[in-house]
Amino acid sequence: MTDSVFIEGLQIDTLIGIYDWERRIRQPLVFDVEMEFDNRKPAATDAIADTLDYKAVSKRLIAYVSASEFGLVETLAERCAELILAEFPVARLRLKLSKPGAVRGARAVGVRIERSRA
Ligand SMILES: Nc1nc2c(c(=O)[nH]1)N=C([C@H](O)[C@@H](O)CO)CN2
Repeated sequence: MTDSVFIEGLQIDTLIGIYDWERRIRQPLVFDVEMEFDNRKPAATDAIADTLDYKAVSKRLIAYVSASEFGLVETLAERCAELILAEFPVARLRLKLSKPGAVRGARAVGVRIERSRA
């Protein structure tokens, strides 16, 4: 990956988890996303229309994740990666999904994935 646009520490509350008690509550998840994007054009034009708009991507993730009800963080991470690749001009991305407080003694647990358009 060369140039990129990133979103770091995006916290979203949702229904996630495999245990019965987890199906009755909402828990915070934290997303770190790095998306490959050539930033030379927006740098030359200074126009938001030429960027990969990190606010637009964040809003889309918030809408999708808050309405989701998956069991595994793996499933949610995969769906989020698919969504970004399908809806934004991104050919390759890295996504880290953290579930803070899920394991006693650990600050966070979760998954990291790297995906590109087929
Ligand atoms: N690899 C994974 N391991 C576990 C997950 C998961 O989504 N992926 N989920 C759980 C439970 O939901 C846990 O977060 C509750 O504390 C356990 N292991």
